[in-house]
Amino acid sequence: MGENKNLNRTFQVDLRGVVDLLSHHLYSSPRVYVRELLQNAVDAVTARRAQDASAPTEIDVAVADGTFTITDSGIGLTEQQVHELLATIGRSSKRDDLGFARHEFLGQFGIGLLSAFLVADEIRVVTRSVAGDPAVEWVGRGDGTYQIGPGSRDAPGTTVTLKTRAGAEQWFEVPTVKELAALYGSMLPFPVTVAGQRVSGDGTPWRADERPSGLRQADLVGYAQDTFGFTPFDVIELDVPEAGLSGVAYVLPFPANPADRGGNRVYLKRMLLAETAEGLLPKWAFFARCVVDTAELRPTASREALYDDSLLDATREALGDQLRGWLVGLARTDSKKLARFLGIHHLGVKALALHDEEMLRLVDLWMPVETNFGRMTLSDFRARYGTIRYTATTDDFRQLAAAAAAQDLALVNGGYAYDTEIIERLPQIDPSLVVTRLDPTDLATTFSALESQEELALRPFLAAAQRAMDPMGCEVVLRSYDPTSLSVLFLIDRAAAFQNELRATRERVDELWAGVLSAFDKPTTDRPQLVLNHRNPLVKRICGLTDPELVRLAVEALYGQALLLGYHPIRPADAQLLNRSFLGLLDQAVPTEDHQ
Ligand SMILES: Nc1ncnc2c1ncn2[C@@H]1O[C@H](COP(=O)(O)OP(=O)(O)OP(=O)(O)O)[C@@H](O)[C@H]1O
Repeated sequence: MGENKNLNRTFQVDLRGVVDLLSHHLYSSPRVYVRELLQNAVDAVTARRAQDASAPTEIDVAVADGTFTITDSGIGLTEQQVHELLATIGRSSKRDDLGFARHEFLGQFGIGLLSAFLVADEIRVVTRSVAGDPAVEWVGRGDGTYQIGPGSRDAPGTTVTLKTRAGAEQWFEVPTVKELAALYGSMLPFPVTVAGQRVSGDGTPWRADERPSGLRQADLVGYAQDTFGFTPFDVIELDVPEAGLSGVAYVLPFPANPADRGGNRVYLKRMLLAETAEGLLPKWAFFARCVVDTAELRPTASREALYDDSLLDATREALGDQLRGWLVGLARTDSKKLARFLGIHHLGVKALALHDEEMLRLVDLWMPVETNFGRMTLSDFRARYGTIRYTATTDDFRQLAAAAAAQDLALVNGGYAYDTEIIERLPQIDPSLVVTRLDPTDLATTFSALESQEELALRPFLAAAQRAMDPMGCEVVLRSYDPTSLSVLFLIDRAAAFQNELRATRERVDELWAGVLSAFDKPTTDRPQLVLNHRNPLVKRICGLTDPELVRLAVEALYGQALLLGYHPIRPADAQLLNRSFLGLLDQAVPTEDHQ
């Protein structure tokens, strides 16, 4: 009895539980049964061809009346192998003595056949080994039992037959099976037929052959049109020998959303792994969609994604280099095409330039930016004006462009996506380069003050104007600057802008929040400035006003105009003030009845 206690026992496997696990947690759809059976047939043919290079390579699929049959002229199995391989879950003939997947085969895990139970209750296999043993028939059932007996078959090879389970009929329709076999197997090296129609055997569309290169290129474009539904902007051939990878990257002819990971079409040893596999290209390469075949990258157990390992990392890097090489080559040889590419994919390229010096150079040389002297590339800009002066927002740019131009100050609008970051990175490629951010208040320091005599004379006006603006929390300044057509500027630096917004919010929220917000309210010396241009004829006339009420109305109107010109937010208090000043000025302008 004591001996019995230590007896080695064998695990019992509840097949129904395993099938349930596969169907609900491993495979995304029952359709994978076509792939798994096709894959077994291909592996069997491959194994036979390894022994006899002249062996037939037929793989035929037939579907009729709810029955699916796949026949191969492969290596077949002896009775002993049937027990060992078909009836033992997790056992595979496709691993070497150390348990590693063998290079020439698609399968490796020893579970693929079970996927047939996703659509059928019974798997019938008739097989005859090339070893010459008699044919065997094996019937495996979803409840975990199987039967084995003599089979009838003359030539070596295997036939697997499935009868549809109630509810799975859709997976046994001829068009569906044909579509699935073509989807997974179109690039297989052997001819596969479904209902007598060939769905594979032509290899990869990018294989090197004797055809003239133009024809090959046209075929590759045709493949993109058929498979992805677009005519590519360009076609880049890919080759990563370490991963046994070859293929093509299609440059999208339309802008792609950087956040949208379209995924790439990946074949593993010529069998489709996924139409939208992730992780193959670097994140920045969203302007390209690839189709590749790889012999070395590994699948996850579901065979629906790439296994994330160091080889995948290295492959991603190598593919990134090849895409980058294409871009840099374009810059050297075809600047018009590059300009068109940048027109479509500027966002992607700019995102790339933040991490990659070569891309940064490309952006510097080729990407036009908005400046107050017209559109030009950053490299042209610095060749002409030296220092790169830029605004961080488009609003700042709009506010300052004209005034800066009038003072010969060249200014780049850094407000578009990534532009500010790119400009700030430029010294990395040219250490002598100076980049400075222009804040609106910096501009005021370049304006000339009035002559002291004149200033003295205008003090009463300035004091009245300041009183009018005190409730708005802004400081009135009188300067002379160009262009003379510009009457007024509202200048606000970043700290003051924040404080202003804080105050505006506090006016709108309830007491509790107002208390919380006031904790952030630091007294700031940098009040926004309302800078009147004394060179402007209208402002000059306003400076001559003596009636304090009229001064107030005019200054309020200038303040409102400055806010609108500079795209500043209009707070409720501003709107009220604008209204009051407009009506006040109207009242002054329209004669009253008494005077008529
Ligand atoms: N058509 C076939 N001809 C010859 N042998 C086959 C055939 N189908 C299956 N086998 C044998 O049965 C074994 C188990 O097949 P199964 O599909 O479960 O796993 P696998 O192909 O080895 O690996 P994977 O789970 O990765 O597909 C195979 O390793 C192979 O030896």
